[in-house]
Amino acid sequence: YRKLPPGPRGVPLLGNLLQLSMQPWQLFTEWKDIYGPIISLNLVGHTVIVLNDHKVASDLLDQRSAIYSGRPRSIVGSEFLTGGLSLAFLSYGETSKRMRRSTHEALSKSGVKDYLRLQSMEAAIMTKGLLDEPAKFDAHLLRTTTSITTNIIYGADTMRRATDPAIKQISAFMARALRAAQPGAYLVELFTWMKYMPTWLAKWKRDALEHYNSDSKVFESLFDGVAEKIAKGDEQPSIVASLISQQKRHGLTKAESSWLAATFYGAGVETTAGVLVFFIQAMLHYPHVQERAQAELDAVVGRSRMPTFEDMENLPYIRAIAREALRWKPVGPGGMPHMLMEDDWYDGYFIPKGAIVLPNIWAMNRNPEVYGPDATEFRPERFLASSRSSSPVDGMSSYTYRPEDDAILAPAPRYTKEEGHVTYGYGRRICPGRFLANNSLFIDIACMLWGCSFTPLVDASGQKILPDIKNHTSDGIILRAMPFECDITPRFPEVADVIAQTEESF
Ligand code: HEM
Repeated sequence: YRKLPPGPRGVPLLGNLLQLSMQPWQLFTEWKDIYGPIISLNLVGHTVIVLNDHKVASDLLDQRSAIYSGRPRSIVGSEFLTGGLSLAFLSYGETSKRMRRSTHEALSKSGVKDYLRLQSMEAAIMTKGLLDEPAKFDAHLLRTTTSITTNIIYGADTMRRATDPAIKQISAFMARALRAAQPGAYLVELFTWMKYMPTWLAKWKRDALEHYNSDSKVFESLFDGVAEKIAKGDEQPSIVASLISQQKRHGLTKAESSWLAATFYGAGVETTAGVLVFFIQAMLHYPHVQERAQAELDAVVGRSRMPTFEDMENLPYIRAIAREALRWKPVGPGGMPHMLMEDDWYDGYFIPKGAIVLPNIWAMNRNPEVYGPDATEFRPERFLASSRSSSPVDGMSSYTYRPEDDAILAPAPRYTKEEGHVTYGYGRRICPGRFLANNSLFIDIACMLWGCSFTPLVDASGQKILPDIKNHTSDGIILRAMPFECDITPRFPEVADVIAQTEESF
């Protein structure tokens, strides 16, 4: 008897489709209390399995990764818009394997060391930008992650300005692809015969194919730019340079390599910037965290220079803040969908081949059984091995840095790999950019806290105006903070001079 995991009743034909909202992970988290750690849904005849628990998600998506690493078919997103060339949307197979192999080399833990200097430089420029134009902090965060990602992918100087038309093109590509990835965005995903409609009748198909052609041109010309530099012998370290040097070994075609590079860009920019926005929200709501971090920075780095990657080992609290920001507000709370490639059984339940499997990152990252009763609070101390489990209370200025307390990070909770959260996903589809992202988050957070005080604005009656951290916006995949304002001021008088010296040293 093939018993599917439990789940809510749906209606005939559409199943549970009408119950889903733009932020389905909230609903899935409520359903966890009713139906348990593994839930099945029916979306117009397709089985969707939601994993609400660390152990179940790890048992299936990590341990049985060989069969759980497909991606659901996405006709518009994968087949038309990206011509079957975007790794993030490709199902598990020969092309995705070749792409992952070269990705792994270009973005490995040791490979990303090539980019530390660039990341430090961008962090200094960003800190200056925040202090110069605090009202536009979100634009500065996005400019920084855009600039760093393009420079790392295509080599420094490729795109100097965030207004470069190629950047707009890649961002628009990613927005379209994300929109297309939302369940229900296009009818053709449910009624697949529509794929064969002639283009004169199906505007969606005509548009998607046109976008694919014009995007391909841009991505290939960026790629050619790097190839030309290599031919002239004046290339800088970049991911594309590394893809080109491995091209023969990995057997990627030019079209595949250039789309892979553009996918890195699309996957890396808004995610990293989004985490930094949530980090600033946390600093406004949890001023004692800011205070403790700044005490650590003063003790380890001092005020006469900016933090560097060499300080990383001695700044465990900063590293804990980066982890906590990723855990607290996972930018992809509903997880990227995996697809099961063979029939499977788990815990007495049957999971059919072709099922879409969604890890509910939101529920897992906030599970009180794993993170304690304060799982919804921003508390970086949860990642420290120190005996002092909490920072001074809001408003107290009595925190004194004690290196012996702050020395090391605690081992990550079980089933969270080495990260301490599951925000980077699972198994053979785990985010290959996580080492690069972790480095960016570390140096950006360290430099921001070193140079800036983040404080809430106050209203006419002297009340703090705190950002809304209960609600979010989302396009169905990426979680975004509600817009908010804040004050960003230099933490001490020498900040501007030290930043200027740092910039000069690059
Ligand atoms: C804080 C920043 C980031 C977060 C939270 C994040 C998160 C994720 C997640 C959840 C996935 C899907 C994993 C799964 O299917 O289980 C993913 C995939 C991916 N990420 Fe990231 N990512 C970040 C930054 C980056 C960066 C900087 C890059 C590249 C430079 C990158 C490149 C990719 C690629 C290429 C994929 C697709 C992998 C595949 O489908 O096999 N990401 N990311």
